[in-house]
Amino acid sequence: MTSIGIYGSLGRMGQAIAAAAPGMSARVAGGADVKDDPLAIAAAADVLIDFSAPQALEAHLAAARAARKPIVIGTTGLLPQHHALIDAAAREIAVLQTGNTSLGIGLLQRLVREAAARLGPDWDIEIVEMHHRNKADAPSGTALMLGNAAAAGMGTTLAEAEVTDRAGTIGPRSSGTIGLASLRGGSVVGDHSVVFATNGERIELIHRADDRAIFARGAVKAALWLAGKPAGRYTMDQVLGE
Ligand SMILES: NC(=O)c1ccc[n+]([C@@H]2O[C@H](COP(=O)([O-])OP(=O)(O)OC[C@H]3O[C@@H](n4cnc5c(N)ncnc54)[C@H](O)[C@@H]3O)[C@@H](O)[C@H]2O)c1
Ligand SMILES: O=C(O)C1=N[C@H](C(=O)O)CCC1
Repeated sequence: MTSIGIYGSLGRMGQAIAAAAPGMSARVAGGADVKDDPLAIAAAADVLIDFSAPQALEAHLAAARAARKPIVIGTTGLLPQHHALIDAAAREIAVLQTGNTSLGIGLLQRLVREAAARLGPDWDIEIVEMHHRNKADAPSGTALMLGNAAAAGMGTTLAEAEVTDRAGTIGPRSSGTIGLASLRGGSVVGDHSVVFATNGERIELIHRADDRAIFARGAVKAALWLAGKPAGRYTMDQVLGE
């Protein structure tokens, strides 16, 4: 049975992963949180799952590399320097990084890309996300993934599509941009809406997460899939495609 080591083990997602693993034929070897040595669990587990904080990523990747263990990264709020660290690690070990491990968001990404490609430039694209009051980062990792999917459908990249943070925005909208708006409140597990609007009509594609178990099961599925894979950077789409 594959054994899993959890970084961020005391957090909401760390606990959800520990609860989900036994039902998926995975054994939890243990976890590490902010006060623990990341190397100990890296040595003990077959595969690692990180749902902690961006500032912890460097140490967790270093431990995974030192122990030569694959790692699934679900932590969001990552900056370009974090992606550079992931790319460097992926030359030595298998790494899968994603802002959302749920099945539903995997499908929504495909639908958004297809809609953006078919609808064309007369349709404005706005992405709205809402999460619980304790979420540290904005926009959510998922909103950025959905923005990337829309931009890919438009034949461009998210950076080139000129992302506009709608918070506090007033005045007319520029065409060709993708708007991102973030709401925070209560215990909302994770809602994402992608709105395609043109003159006289609009389409809304919506995903609502009611339970962190959906992310936890996806993370364990990704970890089981990644265990034994050669060095490289893998995607959730590859996991869900099989
Ligand atoms: N990819 C997904 O599907 C998905 C789903 C939910 C949450 N997330 C992301 O996962 C992360 C964790 O979310 P959460 O709701 O569990 O947050 P949380 O705050 O409940 O848990 C984070 C845990 O990480 C620990 N931590 C912080 N710094 C650390 C360090 N240096 N070393 C080890 N542990 C450290 C904290 O002490 C805490 O226990 C966030 O970035 C969140 O956005 C991703
Ligand atoms: O609770 C969180 O934090 C979540 N983070 C991910 C994101 O940033 O998209 C996924 C949804 C829940």
